[in-house]
Parts: sequence; C-alpha cells; structure tokens
Amino acid sequence: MFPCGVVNEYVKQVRQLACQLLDMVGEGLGLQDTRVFSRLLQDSENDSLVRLNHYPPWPGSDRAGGDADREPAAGKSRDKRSGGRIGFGEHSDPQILSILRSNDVDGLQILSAEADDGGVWIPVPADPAAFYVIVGDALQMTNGRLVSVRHRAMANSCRPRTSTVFFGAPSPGTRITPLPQMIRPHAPRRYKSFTWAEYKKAMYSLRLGHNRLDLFLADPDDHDQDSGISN
Ligand SMILES: O=C(O)CCC(=O)C(=O)O
Ligand SMILES: [Fe+2]
Repeated sequence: MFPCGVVNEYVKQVRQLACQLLDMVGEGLGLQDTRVFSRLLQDSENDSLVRLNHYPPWPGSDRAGGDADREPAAGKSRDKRSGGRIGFGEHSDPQILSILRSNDVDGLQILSAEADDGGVWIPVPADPAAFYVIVGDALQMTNGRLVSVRHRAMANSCRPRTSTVFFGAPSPGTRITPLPQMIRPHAPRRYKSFTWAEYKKAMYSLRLGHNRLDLFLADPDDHDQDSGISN
C-alpha cells in the first residue's frame, strides 16, 4: 500500500489537472464563466474519490479469446464475442471527469459511438506515462455537447494490470441541469434537473452497465426553466 501522504499529494495534483481540463472545456464551449465546472471539484463538500483497481494475471493467455474454453475466475465474466475475460464490466463513469493512470499492462477498452450493432470495443494501449481522461455522465449537462464514454477493462494478460482513477464529482447537494447557454432551438433541453445525491441513488439501484441518464431524459413538453448548475 502507498503511504497516506503520497496518496493525498497525488489526489491534490490530479484534482488540479482535472480542474485545468474542465476550465479548458468551459473555454472551448464559449462559456462566459469558464470555471463553472472546476468550481464543483473545488467545493469543500465535493464528492470526488479515488479508486485503485487490480486485475490479477490470467496465466497462459495474453490475448482476448486465447483461452476461451477455460472457466473464468470467480466473479469474472466473458465477452460474448471475443471470449476474453472481463475485469471491470461495461459502464460509464457517473461523475464529471475521471483521470486514469495505469501500469504498462493493456486492458482498457472504449465503446465506439452508439451504433445499431451495439458499437465496437476499441482497445486503448496502456502507457504508464500518460493520463487518460474520461468524460463522466455529469458532463452531459453540457446538454450532450460532451458525452460520457462507455468503457470497460479486460483482464486477459499474464501480468497484473493496475489502474488508479480519480473521479471528480460535485457535492451531494449540487443541482445539475443543462446549462442555459447549451439549450438552443436546434438543441432542445435533453435532461431533467437532479442533484448529485439523487443521481447516485439512482445509480446504486441499477446495474453497472445501465445507461442511468436515460432515467433523466427531459420530457419534450417539459418547459421547466430551471437550468444551470447550483449548489
Ligand atoms: O482499470 C481500468 O482501466 C478501468 C477502470 C474503470 O473504468 C473504473 O474504475 O471506473
Ligand atoms: Fe470507469
């Protein structure tokens, strides 16, 4: 295990990185208040967290489907198409932004944009010197301008994979709704407003792979004017 001071320092630095990236997102979207997202992570009540993932080695195989007849380890499932061993099933991260670092063992895959055939899994090569940035569900509050990416981790390697993920989240009471600047006649409001606590509650009542935002799709006749982010 890492000493506590090292973890705290890592979290501090990676949170700063997330804030810088979010300010760039605000700038890119042409928002007047470019710090609207990063402020949520700087709030003293923010619900950000760090997860350390460890995927044990899979002896005798270093490629998906290479050993498809073997029984998966307890608690691990298989990809139906490739037969590869899934270490962390398909999901989107619920928070605002995730910053992932891993060792040099491959495993992360992202799902190509929604397609009729359910999309294609694209492997993301591991690079221990890189930070991987994953848009979370809460950033879909840009009214869908930024879309959370569905991803998973395979555990097919004969070496263990480790990943450290910082999930930047707002405070439980923060009310999240599409920013008014993102709502246009050609881009009507897509989501209802909810607090981060309500979203988490919905998340825990659903399976990992469920598209939770579907529960919060706006009614086309909903003329609720409450939009923006507040806490
Ligand atoms: O370990 C990985 O590459 C993915 C982990 C992940 O998606 C998560 O912890 O949410
Ligand atoms: Fe994830």
